[in-house]
Amino acid sequence: MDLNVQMLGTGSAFAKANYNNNAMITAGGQTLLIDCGITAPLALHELGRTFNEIDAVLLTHIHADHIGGLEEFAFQMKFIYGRKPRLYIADTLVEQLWECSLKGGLYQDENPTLASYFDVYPIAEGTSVEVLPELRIKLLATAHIPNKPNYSLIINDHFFYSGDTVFNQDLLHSLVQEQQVRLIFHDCQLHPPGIVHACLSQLLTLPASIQELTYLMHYGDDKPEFVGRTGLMRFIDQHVVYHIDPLNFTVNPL
Ligand SMILES: O=c1ccn([C@@H]2O[C@@H]3COP(=O)(O)O[C@H]3[C@H]2O)c(=O)[nH]1
Ligand SMILES: [Zn+2]
Ligand SMILES: [Zn+2]
Repeated sequence: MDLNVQMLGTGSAFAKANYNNNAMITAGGQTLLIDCGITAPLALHELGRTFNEIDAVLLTHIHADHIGGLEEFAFQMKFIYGRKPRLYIADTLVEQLWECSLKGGLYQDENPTLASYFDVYPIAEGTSVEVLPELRIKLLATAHIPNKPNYSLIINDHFFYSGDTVFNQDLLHSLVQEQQVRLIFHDCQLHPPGIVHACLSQLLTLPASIQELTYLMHYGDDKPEFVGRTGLMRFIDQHVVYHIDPLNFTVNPL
């Protein structure tokens, strides 16, 4: 099974050198966006792609760098392309996404709801859902901001993709040692303290056996100064297409 990952952006929420940390995954001939932040429409455009090529979007949590591009996505799909993409979202986030974020822009005549723009698939935490052919994703609740639901992802059983999350050493150990995770994409704040994100100094305390599986994303603009200072962990670069080997989950630029 071919699984390719191309980050639309790898920047932190306020980064200006890189776009918002959103991923585009292709598998089984279809394309999924993981999160669709403010900069997603421009990033897609710069890659020569359109929203019409996106079959589905999955959200980790409600912050603008992860959902701020959804209004344009919804409007383009309805009024330009005339079809509904699939929206995979934790059941705990459905109402909040519509009532607190999207309704202001998307509400108009005919009393639209979230389902007027997307085929909505609410997901319960811990349930594995086939979001694309040959691509299963399980949501894992992870801590980001107190009282704010937030989810990290386990993709095809072996690939952990963090939603924004604080450092959780026990979780990372358990994923690798007990749950067969072989690849980790983790958000990384370059400077301490890591109050709502994992910061680099915390991630550097991980043993070599976990660091070598770990790629860093959601980083600040001074990332170039940190190249070579991340132990065995490597940075993921935006816009590069990475092929994920289906057997050993190694990552290679195409
Ligand atoms: O309690 C809070 C809430 C928010 N923030 C900042 O706002 C940003 C929102 O997007 P993000 O989750 O990628 O990163 C967050 C932080 O940079 C914070 O530092 N502390
Ligand atoms: Zn973020
Ligand atoms: Zn966030």
